[in-house]
Amino acid sequence: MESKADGASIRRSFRTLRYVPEESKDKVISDEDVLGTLLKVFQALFINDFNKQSDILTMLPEPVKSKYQDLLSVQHPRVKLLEYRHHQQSIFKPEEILYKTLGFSVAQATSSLISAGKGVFVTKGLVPKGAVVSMYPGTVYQKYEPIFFQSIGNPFIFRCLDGVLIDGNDKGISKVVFRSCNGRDRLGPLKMSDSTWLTSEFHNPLAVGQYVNNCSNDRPANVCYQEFDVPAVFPIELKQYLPNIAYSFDKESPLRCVVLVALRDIKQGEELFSNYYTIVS
Ligand SMILES: C[S@@+](CC[C@H](N)C(=O)[O-])C[C@H]1O[C@@H](n2cnc3c(N)ncnc32)[C@H](O)[C@@H]1O
Repeated sequence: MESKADGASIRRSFRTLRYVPEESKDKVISDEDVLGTLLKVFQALFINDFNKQSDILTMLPEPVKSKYQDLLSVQHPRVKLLEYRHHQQSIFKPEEILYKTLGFSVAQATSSLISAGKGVFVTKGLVPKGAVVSMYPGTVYQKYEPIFFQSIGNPFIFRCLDGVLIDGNDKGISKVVFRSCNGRDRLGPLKMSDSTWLTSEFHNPLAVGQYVNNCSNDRPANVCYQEFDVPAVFPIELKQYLPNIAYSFDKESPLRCVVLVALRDIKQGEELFSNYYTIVS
């Protein structure tokens, strides 16, 4: 169950910090549903990228290559993977892939709120209640890791229930730190996360959640945050679309991600609003 924090705490600051009791564990949708959505979108993006770069295939490790060979042979029985690009002429933009897989697309644009800067809108289609509508990108810091300089004047720090922090700022030192961690964690040709949310050429069209504005009395929240730890079974070749990366490399711990889930059906043209101070109990 959710309730809004008192008005005083909302007025205190607009920083993305949620005051929630430590014992709160509620999730609006199951982890399986979050995983299912991410796999569906990322797999579609991956296949679309085949069409853009045929050489990506030759660079992939053998088990990954044969897995997609099988997948594409099922969809296109007479087409071998290396020939797939020539048979499948259509190349889509990431937002079109999102629309084709989930039935909606989202994007940043000037907020409908005066002086609130940018916001996030449903640009096409309908977001059904309970759908994963975007992701909160950024560097993931454990409680004990240094974030002092990155946090100065930074309204994009998201606090998870267990004190883990996600820095979703796409500028300045935050951007440098994310890029540096991204370079560090590459596995040969395979990237372990997506840094394109730091540019205007997004590879993952869901990675705009840090631009969602705070709700108010006349703009009630239509999305909420939900934490998601990426499971060990997550396909290695799809990690390149994850817009989060751990500040310290640790291959034992799961990567923390945060998704935004629709609290009601959201129509085309509507702006997304979350509650920065959600209390889940
Ligand atoms: C996490 S950022 C959201 C993206 C921001 N609108 C931007 O363009 O960078 C949080 C900042 O957005 C602005 N903001 C968010 N919700 C707002 C609201 N309801 N009214 C006015 N400004 C808001 C505040 O400046 C806040 O510090």
